[in-house]
Amino acid sequence: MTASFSSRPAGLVLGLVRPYAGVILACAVLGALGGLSVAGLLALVNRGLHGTAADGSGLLAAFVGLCLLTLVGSIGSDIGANVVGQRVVATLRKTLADRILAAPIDALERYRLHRLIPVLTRDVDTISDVAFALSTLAVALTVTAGCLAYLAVLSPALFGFVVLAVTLGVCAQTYAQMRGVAGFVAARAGEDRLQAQYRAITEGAKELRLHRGRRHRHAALLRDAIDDIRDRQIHAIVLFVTARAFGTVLFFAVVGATLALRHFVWPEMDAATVSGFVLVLLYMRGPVDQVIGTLPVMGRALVALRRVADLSERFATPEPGLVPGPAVGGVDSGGRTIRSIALRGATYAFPAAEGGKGFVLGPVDLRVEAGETVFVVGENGSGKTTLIKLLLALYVPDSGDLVLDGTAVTAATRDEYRQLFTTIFSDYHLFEDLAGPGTLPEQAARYLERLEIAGKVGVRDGALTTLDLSTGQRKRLALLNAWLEGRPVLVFDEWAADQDPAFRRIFYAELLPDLKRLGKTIVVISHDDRYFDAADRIVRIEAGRIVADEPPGQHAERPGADRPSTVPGSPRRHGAPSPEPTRP
Ligand SMILES: Nc1ncnc2c1ncn2[C@@H]1O[C@H](COP(=O)(O)OP(=O)(O)OP(=O)(O)O)[C@@H](O)[C@H]1O
Repeated sequence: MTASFSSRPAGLVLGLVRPYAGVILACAVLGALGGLSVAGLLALVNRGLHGTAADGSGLLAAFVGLCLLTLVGSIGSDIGANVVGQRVVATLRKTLADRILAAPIDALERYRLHRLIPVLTRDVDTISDVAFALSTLAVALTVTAGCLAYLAVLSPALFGFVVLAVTLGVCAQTYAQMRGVAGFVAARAGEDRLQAQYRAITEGAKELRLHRGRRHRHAALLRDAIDDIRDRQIHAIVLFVTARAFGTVLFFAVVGATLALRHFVWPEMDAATVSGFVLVLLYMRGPVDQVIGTLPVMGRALVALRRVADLSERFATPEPGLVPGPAVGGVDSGGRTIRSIALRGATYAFPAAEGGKGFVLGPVDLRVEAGETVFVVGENGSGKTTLIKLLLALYVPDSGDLVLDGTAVTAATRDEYRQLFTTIFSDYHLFEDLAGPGTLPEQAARYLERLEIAGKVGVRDGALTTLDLSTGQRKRLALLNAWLEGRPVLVFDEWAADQDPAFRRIFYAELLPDLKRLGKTIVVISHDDRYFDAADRIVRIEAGRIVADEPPGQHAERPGADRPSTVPGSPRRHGAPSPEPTRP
């Protein structure tokens, strides 16, 4: 079950617990029952201490009855609160996952992975900790309330005195809570910095080995982040611990003051009232201590809730038209045919980074006919991938249209349109599970052999047997999807960049023509000018604009266009490889 909830922390909590209002009410009633039963037990103990033997059997029956009620009340409210807590956390996890799955790609790209993962793991776990603490808190609160009620019945005068002390304690706790939470907020911001540094030292491990200066700088940044978190956490905990100790001392101060008042102010007060008062006060210390003990957990949870609320707000607007839930029949577009896809006057702008200039693609007009092989070429950062993302409907044009078979792709048809493509991005994620039927068609098996990975990986139960392959081998494996998915349009973003010269040749000179013969429409981002003649058309992009769209022969004649170099080691515009060997 997923929920729609408000993005503010209070609204978030309310939205999450609303479906469980009935259970929560039942927990509260059971908790109150348990609390009052404990207060009743304490009263009985006090009566037993001061009563006569004649009270014996009645007292025993009441004692057993109250023990049973305490048991039922505590267990019931405890289990109920835990169940609600765990369900709420599960709902939160599912809702966040759904929002991420439905978020526009550019919104996800902007949020950044090093910020996203800690929210999904750490912050949600922190909230989950509260789910466990919540039941303890609920029982402790109700027992405290029951004890206070008994104190009020026992002696209104002394109860007034206790209320004064409780008010003082609550003020101290509130102050600690406010300052402590501020410390937790700062510590949590430090954790984002720490996460970024962890990514730097793991993903950049090789580079850091090779650059001592940078390694030392990152080690220092990492230590600074760790020390900062440590100091802020310690500062916050010192506040909480001090407030907690203050609360404990306050109890004994109230007990001492009660005894003094009885001695000097109310000498007529009977011994049973005073001993009952002291007994309950001393008993109350346990549950009150539990309540105070959960405050730091609550403080951390509040900070985590703000983060989760922020994440949920950023991804609150799902992409319209995404088919929700598990796959339904008819969405996959294997076997479908197209006539053409086109961008008409399309533009897309990235917002400018701090202190930098934004990038604008377009307006671009590009039409790809069914069965064509189109190469998109251009210098680094010229906008090739952005153009492809527009063509794949991953980015929505700020202006202009994406058109399939003469009809504009709209929000309602976008998800379906995307199912026409099999794409291998330069930062391709290889999923272990296979798309399609889960068995390799004969032709794909032949290419596994041809690409020399047949002996390294197999397919079992619809999944690849291993992903422990080199970068180039993983990319080759990704090619399998071209056959398995059977979709009409294939897009390769610098697929061949990780391949050795022989496989590059296989890709351009054998694979692409084979796929073309199968009727596939193919778009390839490429810097391999040696193989430009494998294309029907070369589209050149410069600074976000299409500056040429022509057959490879004409392209080679253009001044400034990439031309195959025949001299090994001679300067080439895109660092294309030296002449390549062919494999038998
Ligand atoms: N997520 C982003 N946020 C902001 N700007 C971006 C983002 N992604 C790309 N850009 C900018 O858009 C421009 C085009 O990027 P794009 O990835 O399309 O280039 P490219 O031609 O594919 O480059 P390369 O050959 O290096 O892969 C770049 O100059 C980059 O600064």
